[in-house]
Amino acid sequence: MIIYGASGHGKVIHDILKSQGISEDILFVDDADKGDRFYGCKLLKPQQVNLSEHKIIIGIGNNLIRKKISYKYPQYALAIHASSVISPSVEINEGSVVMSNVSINADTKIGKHCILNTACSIDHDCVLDDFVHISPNASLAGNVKVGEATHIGIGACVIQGIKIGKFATVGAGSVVIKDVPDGATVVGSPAKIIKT
Ligand SMILES: CC(=O)SCCNC(=O)CCNC(=O)[C@H](O)C(C)(C)COP(=O)(O)OP(=O)(O)OC[C@H]1O[C@@H](n2cnc3c(N)ncnc32)[C@H](O)[C@@H]1OP(=O)(O)O
Repeated sequence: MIIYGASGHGKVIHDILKSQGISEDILFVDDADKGDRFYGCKLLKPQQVNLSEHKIIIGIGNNLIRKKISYKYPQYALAIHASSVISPSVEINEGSVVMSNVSINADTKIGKHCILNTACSIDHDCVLDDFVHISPNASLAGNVKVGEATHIGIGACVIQGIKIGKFATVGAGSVVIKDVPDGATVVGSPAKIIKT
């Protein structure tokens, strides 16, 4: 198993994989020169290992960089912390990471390479497109749609039925009560657009 990205996020993914009880060795890969060990594991450059032969999780928090790397390799694993509570009707696609104490309720769909960070709550019938990041303690009520590579900030709340576009950002602690257009940054309570 390979974690692509010798980063803080990569360390958390390492711990999640261990919580799943995986016995195989975990190897870190990073493009930057960061030595040959990371978080107690071997650290290599991408060209030093045949990445096509391994299952990978991309340990990079930036949604656009994660997207760019995801097209390079054929197979990705899932990392789902043992403490998360996930309805059996939930769909989670390859490369996604579900951290500790996350709840995901009925009929929600999670795209590829999403990050559901520590203790976030995703309620019923939500749809998260690929490369979305829901930060720690953020909450989505029922029937919320989140577009590709959007970032929901730490502790933000989104009320039921809201549509958030792609490549958007919801600021930390914001309360979203209206739809958010593609590419917009919204902050505050109620959340208002500060950038498009
Ligand atoms: C495990 C992990 O670490 S996961 C990572 C979790 N991290 C996050 O959730 C970070 C989320 N990021 C934010 O909230 C950021 O503040 C952003 C992306 C919304 C805005 O960042 P920037 O584009 O750099 O905006 P900037 O800091 O210049 O602020 C612009 C204005 O918005 C205000 N603002 C920024 N963020 C917020 C916020 N969350 N709530 C309310 N107001 C805010 C600023 O005070 C500023 O107001 P002013 O013009 O009146 O002074």
